[in-house]
Amino acid sequence: LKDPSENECSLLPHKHFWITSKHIVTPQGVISGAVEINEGKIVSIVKEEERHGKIMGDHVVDYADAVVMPGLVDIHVHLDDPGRSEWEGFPSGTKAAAAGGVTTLVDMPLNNFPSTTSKETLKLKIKAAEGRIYVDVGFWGGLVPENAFNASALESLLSAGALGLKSFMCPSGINDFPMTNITHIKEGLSVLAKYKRPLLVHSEIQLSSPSSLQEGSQDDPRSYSTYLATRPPSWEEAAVRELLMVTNNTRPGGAAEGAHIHVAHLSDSGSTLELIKEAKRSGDSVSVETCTHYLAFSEEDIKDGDTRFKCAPPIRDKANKEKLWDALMEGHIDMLSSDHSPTLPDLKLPDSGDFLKAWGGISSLQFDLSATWSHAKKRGVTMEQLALWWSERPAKLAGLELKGAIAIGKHADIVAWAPDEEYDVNDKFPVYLKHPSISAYMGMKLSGKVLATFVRGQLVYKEKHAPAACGTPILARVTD
Ligand SMILES: NC(=O)NC(NC(N)=O)C(=O)[O-]
Ligand SMILES: [Zn+2]
Ligand SMILES: [Zn+2]
Repeated sequence: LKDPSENECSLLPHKHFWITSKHIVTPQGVISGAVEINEGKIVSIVKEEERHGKIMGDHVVDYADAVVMPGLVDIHVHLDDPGRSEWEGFPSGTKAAAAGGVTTLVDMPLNNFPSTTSKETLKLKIKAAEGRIYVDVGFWGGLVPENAFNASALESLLSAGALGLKSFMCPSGINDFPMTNITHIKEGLSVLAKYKRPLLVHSEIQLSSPSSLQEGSQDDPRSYSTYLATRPPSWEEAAVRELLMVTNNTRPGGAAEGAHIHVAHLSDSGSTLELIKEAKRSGDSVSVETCTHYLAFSEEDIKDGDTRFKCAPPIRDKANKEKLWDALMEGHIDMLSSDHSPTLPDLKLPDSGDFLKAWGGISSLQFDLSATWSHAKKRGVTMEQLALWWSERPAKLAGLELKGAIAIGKHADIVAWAPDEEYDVNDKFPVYLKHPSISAYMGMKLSGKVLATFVRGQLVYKEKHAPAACGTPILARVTD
């Protein structure tokens, strides 16, 4: 299983050390000072004015003007390992994550083979990850028609450590991961309620077969707008409307109290978002994520045949993008994720550039932080907001109590980065993803350079080097 190029993780020479910076992002605000780390955990946080003499003689890593922030927790990543590791794989994907400031990712249950829909297939995942990951990796299990009515199978999957479940309300693009209907979802929720873990839902329902997909259509398949017309916002709206008929059970005293629904990768900032806002107001246990690509790109930017940008739900127009930003800033969208879903470059059909036939999924994992920041900085986004969207809230959704913040007692999962440094993503820039050419950010200039990444106090990335595969599989613990 091992990549010959991989380095074993050996603990840092210093089990006890300090990280200092003028901009340390904590839940109480940005401070100038020092973070004390011992055996992988944060043991104290000291403000500059209080620290004189305190850390003398100890090992200190000083990041001066650079920002020291909690590592990103990317809860929506497809690493396709085992079974389709030629698409991405644990070593390449997690090395790219480390280089991008991501310290924990949660792997989706599909695109790998077999899909992660049982205790046995989760074990295969864990085995494939062990010793080969640069950052910590948790796993979502799959809710599919085959296991939805089998409560004991779902319980085994959750007891074996799946952090929650994921299901699709439309075809997933992968044969062994069929879509669920609302009855399956309801069954899944009743099991999840016992474990107090979330259900993540790809919320699109196929309403009709668009004209461009029909025999004899004259629409140009190389044009992005042809693809966009095949997945209108009404597909997202219909799915969320149906979902919300069962989420009212999650209210206090409801049949599925303790369960939680998370709407994956929202693209429609119109009526779908309004439905989610209304459900939150009425007390449903619902959250929603959007992805960097919906905030970075719009329909108008996508060139004919550039299928790197094909994903589902699709990237919509500029006005939609602006409204997504507003919803994020106003707190209606809870968090961000990459939905990194790469494939073999050939399956993106670079020769024909056919948007209707190419693989749907965007490759972006290494650029979570820089891509977000490149667009966020002109909107006055603060470091605290970035930490909330990319670390604190996703960690909470996944039940990762030791992750998501620079706070005493948490894992020392930390990214040091330079917000003002720009860089070009090109052939000369080290992209660790298995297929750099299909990355959505290839050829672009980004702001915000990652200088170093620590996972549980161990250095997993530093200036063009990914020194060691120090990640561990993270499994949910059964609490009662
Ligand atoms: N099979 C997939 O990876 N699908 C993914 N594809 C996208 N987003 O285009 C997804 O999460 O829906
Ligand atoms: Zn999806
Ligand atoms: Zn996905």
